[in-house]
Amino acid sequence: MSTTEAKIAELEAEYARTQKNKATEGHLGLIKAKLAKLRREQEAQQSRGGGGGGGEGFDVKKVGDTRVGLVGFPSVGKSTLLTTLTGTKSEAAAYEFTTLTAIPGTMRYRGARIQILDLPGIIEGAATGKGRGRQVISAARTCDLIMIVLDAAKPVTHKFLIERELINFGIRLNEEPPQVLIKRKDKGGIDIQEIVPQTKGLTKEMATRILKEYKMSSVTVTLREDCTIDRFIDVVDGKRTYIPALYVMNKIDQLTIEELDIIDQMPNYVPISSRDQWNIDDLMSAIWDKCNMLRIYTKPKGQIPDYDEPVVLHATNPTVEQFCNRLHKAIMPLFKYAWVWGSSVRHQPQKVGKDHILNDEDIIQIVKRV
Ligand SMILES: Nc1nc2c(ncn2[C@@H]2O[C@H](COP(=O)(O)OP(=O)(O)OP(=O)(O)O)[C@@H](O)[C@H]2O)c(=O)[nH]1
Ligand SMILES: [K+]
Ligand SMILES: [Mg+2]
Repeated sequence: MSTTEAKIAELEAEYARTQKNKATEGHLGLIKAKLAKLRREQEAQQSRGGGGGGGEGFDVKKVGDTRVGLVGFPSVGKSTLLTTLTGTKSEAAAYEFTTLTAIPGTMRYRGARIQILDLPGIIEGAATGKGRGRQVISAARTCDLIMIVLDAAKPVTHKFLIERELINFGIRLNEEPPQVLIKRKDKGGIDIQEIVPQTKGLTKEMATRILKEYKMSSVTVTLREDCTIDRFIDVVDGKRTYIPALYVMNKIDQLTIEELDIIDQMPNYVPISSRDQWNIDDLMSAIWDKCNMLRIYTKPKGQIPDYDEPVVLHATNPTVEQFCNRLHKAIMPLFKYAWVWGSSVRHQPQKVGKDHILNDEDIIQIVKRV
C-alpha cells in the first residue's frame, strides 16, 4: 500500500467512526476535503503510469450528434444492448469480460445520429486501477449521457458500486454544476459572498477551512446557490464532470410483474430486455429526453422544409445563433434575422433575432445581409 493509499484508508476509517451530527459537521467536512485532495494525488500518480490501464480513454472518434456510454458490471448485457440499439455487432457471451475494448455503433433516432459506446465491464475498484477500469471510466467521461446497465436479477447494491466508481473518478451523475464561483486574487485574504442564504452546513468558517486545506488563502468566493459541503469541495478540488445518467435495468424477462412494477416507479430507471427487445422504444425516447435533444428543420426560401434531415441540437434553450453555428461558422457574420414557424413563436411565421430560443421541431429560414 502506498503512503497516499494508507492515508486515504486512515481518513475513511476516521470518517466512518465519527458520529454524524451538528457538532461534528465541521470536522467531517474537513475530512472530506482532505480525502478529495488525497484522491486527486492518487489519481495523478496513477495516470503517470502507476495503475493498470493508465488514465487514457479508448481512442474512438466522436461522431454524430451526441455520445452515449454503456457502463456496468461484466455480463449485464451491454454488448447485446449495443447490437439491439445500433445493429452493430459486438460480441456477446455468457462469460465475463467478453468485451475488451470500446465498440462504437450509431443509433438513428428522430433524424439524429447518436453514437453508442459499448465498453468493457468494470468491477469494484475500477477507479483506482483494477482491470481496464480507469480506461473505461475515462471513456465514460467523454460521453454526453452515461447509461448504467444493470442486471435485473442481481442485487440492487450493484447500482451503488458502479456509481461509486464513477464518483471517485470525479464524475457527477444527474447533478447540475454548482453555482459557485472562486476567483483567485494576489492578496487580501478570503472573501465569501453569499448571494443565497446557506442552510446546508457550509458556514463561512467551514468554507474558509476547506479553502485553506487547498492553500487558497486569497480568493473571492461567490455562492449563488444553497451549497452543500460536498458540492463546495467539488468546486475547490476542481476537475469534475457533470453528466446525465439513465439506469437501464436489463434482463427483465427474468422478473415477476410485481418486481417490474417497483422498478417502473423509480426515477431515471428504464426496464428493458435486450434479448427479447422489450421496451426498447421507451429507452430510445428516454435517451433523447436525457440528452436534451431537439430537431430544427431548415426551410430554404420558397421550398418546403426538409423533414428528413433535421439539424439536431443538444442544449437546454438553444438560441438561433447556436443553431446557425451548428450549421456553419460562416453564417453568423452575415446574419440579418430569421423567420421561425413552430411552438417557440406566437405568429406563424415570426421574425426573430439571433437570441431567440428555439423549441423542438421548429422550422427556420435564415435571412442574410446582402
Ligand atoms: N435473459 C436475458 N439474458 C440476456 C439479456 N441481454 C443479454 N443477455 C445475456 O447475458 C449474457 C451477457 O451478455 P453480454 O451482452 O455479453 O454482456 P456484457 O455486459 O457486454 O458483458 P462483458 O462484455 O463481458 O462485460 C449473454 O449470455 C447474453 O445472451 C436479456 O435481456 N435477458
Ligand atoms: K459477457
Ligand atoms: Mg460486452
